[in-house]
Amino acid sequence: MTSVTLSSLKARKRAGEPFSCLTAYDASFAAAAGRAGIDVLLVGDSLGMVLQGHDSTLPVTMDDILYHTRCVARGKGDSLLMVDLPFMGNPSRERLLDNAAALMRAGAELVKVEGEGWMADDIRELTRRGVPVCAHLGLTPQTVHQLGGYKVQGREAEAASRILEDARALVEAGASVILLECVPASLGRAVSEALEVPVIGIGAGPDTDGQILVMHDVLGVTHGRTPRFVKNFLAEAEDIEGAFRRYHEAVLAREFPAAEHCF
Ligand SMILES: Nc1nc(=O)c2c([nH]1)NC[C@@H]1CN(c3ccc(C(=O)N[C@@H](CCC(=O)O)C(=O)O)cc3)CN21
Ligand SMILES: CC(C)C(=O)C(=O)O
Ligand SMILES: [Mg+2]
Repeated sequence: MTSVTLSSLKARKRAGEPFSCLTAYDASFAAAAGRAGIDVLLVGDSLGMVLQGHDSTLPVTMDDILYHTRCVARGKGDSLLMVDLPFMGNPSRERLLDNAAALMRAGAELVKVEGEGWMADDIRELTRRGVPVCAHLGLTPQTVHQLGGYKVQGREAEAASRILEDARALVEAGASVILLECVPASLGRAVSEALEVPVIGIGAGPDTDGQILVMHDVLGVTHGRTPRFVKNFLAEAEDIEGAFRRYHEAVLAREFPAAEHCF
């Protein structure tokens, strides 16, 4: 396998071939995911929940994310490395640029930011300075208290067209990738069809260009409530690397997500 890049993901989209993404937080799991063929690794701020035991991603700091990014960067093979900007990582333009620079120096190849259309200027500035950006729309866990829980977004026609318009505007501003979390499958499809850049989905239906899951969910070690969109792939594999491979193959074959994982 050769290195996964933004251009290879874009080519996969044009060819109609889906790609797989998985979170990783350390070198050994990142290496196993790479051997299993996973295309994109995310150092997610979900680490605040699955590693640290918080009930949201808000307590996660830049130092936490940088530590895990360095760990993953040392172990990863050919996968593309995406990293979350943590909650309030962009309180001003200057601090956003400093934080993005720190993530890139730690090994990030793509920085993911949560928000809505208002992020356009930030994304334009990051892109201009050589930081590729993934814009995370739909259910944005960093705003869970505003949203009133981890709920499906974009169910009403108006909310759905707002998400589609935000995605268009952020791509116009320079976003290289869009990630949609917890939206109806019809919206996942509409956004993917409307954009030339790759769209990654989690709980966004079967028609996004890529799929992502939290590693712990793929291995069936989620604590607390299990979201509808997750599947335990270890249950049908012999070992952890095998579970990652099953997940990767199910995404490429468009067998995952099935109807029961979608909204
Ligand atoms: N282990 C884990 N997996 C994740 O996917 C994940 C995290 N942690 N932490 C950060 C966020 C939080 N996420 C979540 C958590 C819960 C739901 C959830 O329970 N959603 C309901 C939607 C109900 C509705 O509005 O209809 C569901 O039934 O899936 C969704 C996303 C996704 N992310
Ligand atoms: C669930 C994914 C998309 C994420 O942002 C994370 O793991 O933090
Ligand atoms: Mg996240």
